[in-house]
Amino acid sequence: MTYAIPALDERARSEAQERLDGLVKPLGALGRLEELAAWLCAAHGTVPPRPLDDVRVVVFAGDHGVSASGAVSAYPRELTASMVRVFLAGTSGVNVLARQVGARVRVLDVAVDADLDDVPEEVRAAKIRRGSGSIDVTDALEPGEAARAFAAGRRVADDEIGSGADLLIPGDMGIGNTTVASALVAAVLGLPADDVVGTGTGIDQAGRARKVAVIERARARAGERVSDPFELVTALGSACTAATAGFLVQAAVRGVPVVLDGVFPCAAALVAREIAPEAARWWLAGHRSTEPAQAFALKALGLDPILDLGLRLGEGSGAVQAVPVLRNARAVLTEMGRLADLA
Ligand SMILES: Cc1cc2ncn([C@H]3O[C@H](COP(=O)(O)O)[C@@H](O)[C@H]3O)c2cc1C
Ligand SMILES: O=C(O)c1cccnc1
Repeated sequence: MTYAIPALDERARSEAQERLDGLVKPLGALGRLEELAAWLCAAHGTVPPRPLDDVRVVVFAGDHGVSASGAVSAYPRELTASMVRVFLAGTSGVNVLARQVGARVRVLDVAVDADLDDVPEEVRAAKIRRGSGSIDVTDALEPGEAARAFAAGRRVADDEIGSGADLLIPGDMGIGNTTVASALVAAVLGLPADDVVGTGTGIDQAGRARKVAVIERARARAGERVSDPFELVTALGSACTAATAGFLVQAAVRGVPVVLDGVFPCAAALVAREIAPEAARWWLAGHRSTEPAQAFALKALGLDPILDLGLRLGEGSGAVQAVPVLRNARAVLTEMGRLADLA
């Protein structure tokens, strides 16, 4: 399957750069804001770019088999299901931060290991399964599930864009998911597990060593299958990985910018790029997380994070905080005066 991904408009990018060069400031003095303003023009194909009024965060929630032992996370597996209710109540970290920038948050139960009968049907509509297999001992997914989850993620992007979203942010919720994200980054980039693994929710050094061992066993088990992205997700990923990757690819197909968040969406982005290499042109990096795997993923994607706040939460919490910076980039390009007009 190939995906028709629009190119960015390089003429709009250079027109934007010319305009930036003529604003009432020393050449290049707005640094990264200038690059972001020109990027937005290239993405929108117009100078100035359109406002970013309708920003949507979609939190993909699911459990990962590796968390069942309680050995790879500082927190219990049951928190994934509890957090779905917190997102719905509007009191999670990302809910609070999203409100600050007027972004909406939608949570989806893709693979939570519970029957969330009390939550609205639309939250469960994309459910693939309860939990994913523990990658050190078995495949994460059954055959066909990665493709189904990927298609579900694409539909979610279509829904959001169809109802007016002009910027998308993938969020994640799943105890144990930093182990899975690290496994994917290590496999795609051919790096030793010990280089990419971090401390996630705050696990100690013995816990970190267990994460490394889980990933080494998982990779030995998966062998050469990792060279095919759907096989990779089936063996080492999860339903949330596939759904997030589908969401990222479809945003690109529709020509809608995405701001990536922490380690899990960045690992999914690496997988998505294996599926649709041109999709990456539609993605920006919102922030640098403390997880080494995220830094490796961003480097491989050629992305420089907008913010570096030492965050290690996930949920989309770093990416939403980059939204005001993007709006500022647009504002200076749109509203500043021109040197040529000085009296
Ligand atoms: C209350 C709570 C809220 C969260 N929100 C995001 N995460 C983040 O932490 C988890 C990944 O870290 P690890 O691999 O160490 O389990 C994911 O759920 C991620 O979304 C949370 C974790 C907790 C405990
Ligand atoms: O950087 C992240 O995205 C992250 C780090 C720790 C736990 N959850 C997410």
